[in-house]
Amino acid sequence: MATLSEAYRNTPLHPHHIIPLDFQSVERVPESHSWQDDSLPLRIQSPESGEEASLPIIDLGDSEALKMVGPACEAWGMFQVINHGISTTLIRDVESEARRFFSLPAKEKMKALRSPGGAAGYGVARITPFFNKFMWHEGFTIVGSPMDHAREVWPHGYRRFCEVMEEYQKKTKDLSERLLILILKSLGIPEEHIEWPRSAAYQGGPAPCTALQLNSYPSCPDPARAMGLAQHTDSFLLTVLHQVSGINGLQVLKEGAGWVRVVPLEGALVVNVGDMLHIMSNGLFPSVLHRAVVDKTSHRMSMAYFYGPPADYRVAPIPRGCPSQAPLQFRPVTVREYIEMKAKNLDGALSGIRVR
Ligand SMILES: C=C1C[C@]23C[C@@]1(O)CC[C@H]2[C@@]12CCC[C@@](C)(C(=O)O1)[C@H]2[C@@H]3C(=O)O
Ligand SMILES: O=C(O)CCC(=O)C(=O)O
Ligand SMILES: [Fe+2]
Repeated sequence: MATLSEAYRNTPLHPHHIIPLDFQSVERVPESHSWQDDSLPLRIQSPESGEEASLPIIDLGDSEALKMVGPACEAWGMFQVINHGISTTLIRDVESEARRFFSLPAKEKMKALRSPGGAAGYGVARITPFFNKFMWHEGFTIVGSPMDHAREVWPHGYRRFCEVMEEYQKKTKDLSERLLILILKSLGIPEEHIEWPRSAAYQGGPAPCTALQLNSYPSCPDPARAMGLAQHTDSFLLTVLHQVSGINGLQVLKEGAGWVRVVPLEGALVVNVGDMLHIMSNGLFPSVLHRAVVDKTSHRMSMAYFYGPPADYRVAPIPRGCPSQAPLQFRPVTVREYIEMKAKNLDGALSGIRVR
């Protein structure tokens, strides 16, 4: 049976030959990166101040958190969490190690280039082949330990990078499992019926699929013509995202409001619903389209942790035993099969498994 990384390899989604632009050496936005002629409305539609809708903020230390999570997932497919238990020091360390990597000359970063068929390493965003322009973005994907790539880059200085990234993944995995349990409870699934992710978290069950993606959006001479990360939904169950403070960039598409800015809130993490939670909630919690725009003077970074079920897990709408429950909208699909479908058809994967 194909492994998850083979599922990726057998798809057209392997732009390993496409290397990020050397952003440090360009003075203007090249034609290849100019989204000007594209039909996408690049700029935000919300007002600069005043009426702009804003993402729900959930305090995980508050006993009301459970009550707030369902409505936030339903209305936004995204929310911010505070009191999440991940220390500011660890987050600062992740930022500074990511900055240490992205500030290297292009030639040095290339030593960590994603290999053909590999999921991890330095490169352009995986969604790149679905758009006819390139993004103002470079990424470093970490699956487990980043040791092999980090050692190529810093033969004598890789340890700190690895320690920090591994520690952050551990803490974010625990947080993702806590969040998922909360979300499943909010769907009305009694705690004792939640076998997974509990079994994964506590009983050494099959490992969940996870990845940490370090995103870098260099400052851009003409941000109105460039796109940081084009609109997409995340594939797994949920994503926990940290955006460095003080620099706007993330936007979410909200029905009736257009693109809404997700202003970084000091100490908060952004959580977003991925396609697999969309399926499990039978469409009640939508995986939302989001994107990142770039800034003229600031180099922006974000760190996205993707959390999904084990590769062989069959993702399906969870019957909630409620007589008025809507008919099930999706057929079951394994994680591996879904990733394969999405890699071939970015926008059509969900509709591909829709049964009504
Ligand atoms: C685990 C993963 C989710 C991701 C594909 C990947 O293998 C590693 C990178 C992730 C990312 C980050 C940018 C947006 C995104 C859609 C992409 O192209 O690569 C996500 C992928 C995803 O959620 O499918
Ligand atoms: O940089 C951001 O704020 C968004 C990143 C993102 O959407 C992703 O990595 O999937
Ligand atoms: Fe995303």
